[in-house]
Amino acid sequence: MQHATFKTKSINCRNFINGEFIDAIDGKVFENINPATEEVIGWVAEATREEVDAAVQSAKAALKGPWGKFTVKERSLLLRRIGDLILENVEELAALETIDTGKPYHLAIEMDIKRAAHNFHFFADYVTSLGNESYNQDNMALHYSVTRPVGVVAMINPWNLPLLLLTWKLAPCLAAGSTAVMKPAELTPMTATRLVELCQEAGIPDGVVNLVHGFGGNSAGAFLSEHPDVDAITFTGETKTGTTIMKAAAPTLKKVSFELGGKNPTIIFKDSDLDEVLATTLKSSFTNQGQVCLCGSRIYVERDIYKEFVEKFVARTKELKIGDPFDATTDIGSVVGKEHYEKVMGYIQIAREEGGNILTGGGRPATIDKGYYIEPTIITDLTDQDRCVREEIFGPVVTVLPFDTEDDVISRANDTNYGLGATIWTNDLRRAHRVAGQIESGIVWVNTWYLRDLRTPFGGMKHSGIGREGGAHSFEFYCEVSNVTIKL
Ligand SMILES: NC(=O)c1ccc[n+]([C@@H]2O[C@H](COP(=O)([O-])OP(=O)(O)OC[C@H]3O[C@@H](n4cnc5c(N)ncnc54)[C@H](O)[C@@H]3O)[C@@H](O)[C@H]2O)c1
Ligand SMILES: O=C/C=C/C=C(\O)C(=O)O
Repeated sequence: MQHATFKTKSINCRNFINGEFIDAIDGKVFENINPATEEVIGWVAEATREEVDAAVQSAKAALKGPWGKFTVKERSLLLRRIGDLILENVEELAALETIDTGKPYHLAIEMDIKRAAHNFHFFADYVTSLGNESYNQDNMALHYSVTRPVGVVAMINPWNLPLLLLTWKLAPCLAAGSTAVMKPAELTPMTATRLVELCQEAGIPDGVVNLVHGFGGNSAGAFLSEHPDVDAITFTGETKTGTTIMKAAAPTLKKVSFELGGKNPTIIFKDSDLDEVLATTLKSSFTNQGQVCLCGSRIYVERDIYKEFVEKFVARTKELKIGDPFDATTDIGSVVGKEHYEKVMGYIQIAREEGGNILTGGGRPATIDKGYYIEPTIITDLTDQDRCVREEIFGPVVTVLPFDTEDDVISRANDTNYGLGATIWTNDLRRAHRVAGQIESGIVWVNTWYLRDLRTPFGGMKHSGIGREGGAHSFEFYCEVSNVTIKL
């Protein structure tokens, strides 16, 4: 596999402002670490407040430059080219993503990088299909809508699906004619850095896409959130971070799009196909080491099949291979870093203290002494009030609980401040529709998991988010709409 040439590749990450990479001011850099080996792989320039301001001013100026005169067709062609360039560099980008995150390389290829290209290709097509509303009011007046770019968009991104989620924001932003200042998570700077090079190669005008590295509070994240010339903020990350960003953005009344945390229920009725359930539930529990906001970490199983499910689920989980992310047979890589490793291990200890029964996993693999690896862990015998059933752990840790009735499980599934995703397993068509309509989540899958159509509304309710991404929903955020009325 090509990745052998990229396996040891790493890139020092600089800020990209107004079409050029700039060196760190006063040598203000921080280390980038490979979580699977604990090795320092390079440095990252931390943007100063002045550099964040320069990036925002560049993005603002670009709106009035050549970019502001691009037609929809020209923007569409540019997006398609960027998507093509991502595919042409898929192995290098996947290697960088693997080195930054510890996820298996084959997962980075299929889940992260190919999807990043699809994000650009999808919006390259979708933007050309957009029309405008118009109404003839009793032959007295003609109304029609006019859209314009929302302006300068700050993109503050998480570390779990770095390029997937960054391009999920950047592609529609550019399709809409807006401009961007991107801030990747401090733990995963490399693919964002490589992306701006590809944008340059595709011919994007200077200032349209800018990149500032750094942290949250008192760093690039906060500087962007409070900047008066940022018109909109799209943020994906923890719920508590979302509230901080919202407070910072409030004084200048910025438009916000938030994709936040989740504690997603997987509900398994006894009439479901158990083999199909097990195959998919392994994925919805442990994909990307459980570091996917949509992972179903609360598994409710109808009591009649609870024992059989648990036995088979544990057996299959024990077969998952933990190890070198670049090994093609690896199922579970390392989690993203030391701090997150300690957070997840802390929750496993809490589960023990809450009286949980750890049926498999529960620690680091005995055979691996380097890297932030955690065994896929299944916990039973907890109650709905226990912290490991209520709080987002965001690691390879799931709790399994029995339920007796449909009303009981719906009530328990909804008993949370989160409302992001849910998966329901049943072959009863009426029950599938009935239960799906009562689950308080923005995304409900029936007999599947993480099956995505980018035209659909994507996002969470309650403390899992504000707004939706996908298809026309993305343009509602990255555009402003005016209604023009002509008296006839
Ligand atoms: N709903 C979704 O679609 C979705 C997708 C992926 C991840 N997530 C959530 O993200 C979390 C994991 O990602 P994470 O640990 O990177 O989240 P995080 O909130 O710690 O950080 C996300 C980003 O916010 C920045 N940030 C942190 N504090 C900030 C502040 N005060 N002001 C401005 N920016 C700040 C960080 O530097 C990073 O770039 C989990 O809760 C997961 O559920 C949600
Ligand atoms: O970790 C969260 C995953 C988010 C996925 C998407 O936003 C998507 O598939 O569009």
